[in-house]
Parts: sequence; C-alpha cells; structure tokens
Amino acid sequence: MRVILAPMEGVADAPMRALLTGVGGYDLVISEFIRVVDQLLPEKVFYRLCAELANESKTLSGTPVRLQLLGQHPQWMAENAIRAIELGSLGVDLNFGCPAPMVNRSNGGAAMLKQPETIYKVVKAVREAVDEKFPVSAKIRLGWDDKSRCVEIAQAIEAAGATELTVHARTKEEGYKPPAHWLYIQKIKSSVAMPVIANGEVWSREDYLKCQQVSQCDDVMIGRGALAVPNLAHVIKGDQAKMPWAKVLQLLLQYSEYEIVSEKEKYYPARIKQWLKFIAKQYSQADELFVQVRVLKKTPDILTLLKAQV
Ligand SMILES: Cc1cc2nc3c(=O)[nH]c(=O)nc-3n(C[C@H](O)[C@H](O)[C@H](O)COP(=O)(O)O)c2cc1C
Repeated sequence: MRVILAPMEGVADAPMRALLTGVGGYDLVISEFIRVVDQLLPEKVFYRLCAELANESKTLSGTPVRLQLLGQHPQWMAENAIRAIELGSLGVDLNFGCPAPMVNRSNGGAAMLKQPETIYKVVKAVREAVDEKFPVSAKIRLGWDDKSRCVEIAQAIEAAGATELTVHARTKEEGYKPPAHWLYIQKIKSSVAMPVIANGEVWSREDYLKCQQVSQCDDVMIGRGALAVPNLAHVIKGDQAKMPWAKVLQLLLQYSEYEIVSEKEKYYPARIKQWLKFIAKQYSQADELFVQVRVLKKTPDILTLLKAQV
C-alpha cells in the first residue's frame, strides 16, 4: 500500500510538505498545481510552486515529489511537462478536478470532465513528450455534476497512456460535502488496468479500512486529513496512534518559525491560522487556540502565544 500526500493549493506548500513528510509515512507527494494556459512558463514559476526541484525533487526527509500541472491545451501542457522533467521533477501529475471558478471559466480543471476527449488529448500529448521512465499520472473527480461518465473518463486517461490515476470520489458539484462515493472508485478500478488511488474523506485508519474495502484500492491519497492529524500516514499504515496534542503544537511552532526565517511575514500568518482550522477538526484544544490566534496579525505574536502553550 502507498499513502500519498494530496496536492493542496495554498495549504500544502513546500514548508508544509517538508513538515508532514518529516513526520513520515508518506510514499509520494503531489505538488500544488501550476496553471498552464498558452505559454511555456518561466523556470521561476516551477521553483516557486515546487521548491523541492532544487533538492532532486524530494522533500528534506527524502520523500519524492511529483509536480502537478493544470491546463487544457495539449501542446502547452506537453511543453511545460518537458520543462518540469528537465528541472528534475520525478514525473508529472495532471489535474482534471480543480473546482475554482476562474480555472473552470477558461475550461480548465473540473470543467474538462465534461470533455473526456480533451482530457485524452492532454494526457496523450504529455505522455508522448515525457520520457517513459517518468510516470505521467492524472487526478480526477467523478464528473462535473453527475457521475455517469466517470468510467469513460478513466478509460480515456488509460488509453492515452497514463501510468496511474487518482480518483477524488465526488463530482465538482458535490464540492467537499461528505460522503465521498468510494463505490465509484471501485467501478473505475474494475474497468481499467492501470493502478488506481482512492481519495476523499479519509480522516482515520477506520476510514481508510472502509475506503479500502469499498473501493478495492490499497493505495490512498490524503489531503485535509493529513493536515488535521499530522501523522495520519503512519496511523493509516497501522504503525502509530494519533499524534498527541503536545506534538502537534511543536509542529505548529516549527511551521511558524519557518515563516520568520523566510521573512514572509505578511503571507504566512494566514496559513498558520488556516492550518489550525484543519487541526481543530480533530483536536478540541486547537479550537480554543484558534479563537486567540485569529485576532493576531503578526507571526511573532502567534509564536509567543504558541510557545506559552507548550
Ligand atoms: C485547500 C485545498 C487545495 C487543493 N488544491 C488542489 C490542487 O492544487 N490540486 C489537486 O489536484 N487537488 C487539490 N485539492 C483537492 C485535494 O487534493 C483532494 O482531492 C481533496 O481535498 C479530497 O481529499 P481529502 O478528503 O483527503 O481532503 C485541494 C483541496 C483543498 C482542500
């Protein structure tokens, strides 16, 4: 079984990826998406969204990172995929599930689920452009507003030569509303030969076991659950209990300290607050802390408060 850390734009940034894979249990990480429209993007964009490229595409603790691209133009996706590989990415992942209105208005992300033939063309162009020794994977939702074409979409991705497929078991319209429809992952898995990775609403080992049973997939990708319980990968693998609150606090401190080092004062307080909100889903102590942290504007003040809790 593999546990993969999900791409989460604006949340699972490189410092967060370093922190979570440092806790361990992850076999692979997918980066936040890089939006491709109609040009070959400059190298700095790749480094900004996937800083691990400068470290042989691995997090500090050595977990491999695969860069994710999002776009609807086959040729530009192929050109940017080549650049990703040249810069050292260990493969390319293609995002066909993003629900952001800006992305969807220009026919990217989840909007592509309405056109399996365009998805096919994008995957094929990227697969043909990238040396076969590097994986080209895809990530989908079950559809735009209904699930009737999910098998067709997966089969198009396979026919185009994708190495593997992650299925977030909801339509775009379903957003993040529970439940995730794991049975549809099983329908997809039984219709294709490539490896399928299950994704959606796995917050505990119990969830994983249920998801595994229903989807028939051993491999799982975890997103919000990984933020809420920082050692969830180990918990899922059955080799650790849920991390105690004191340890979570230490990680919050570490993440906040990074910000001081990186001097991104204005930017990161929002990210610390955001992370704390996810943690509050699984730790009641985080709820109380969030009330105090939310009014603070500067990271040093947040740090002082966090240190006082330890
Ligand atoms: C804040 C946020 C940002 C996300 N950004 C991306 C992204 O950049 N690329 C992508 O393929 N999916 C993205 N997703 C979707 C997740 O990768 C994942 O499919 C989804 O959260 C369901 O998994 P979960 O229930 O384990 O969180 C994002 C999700 C969240 C909550």
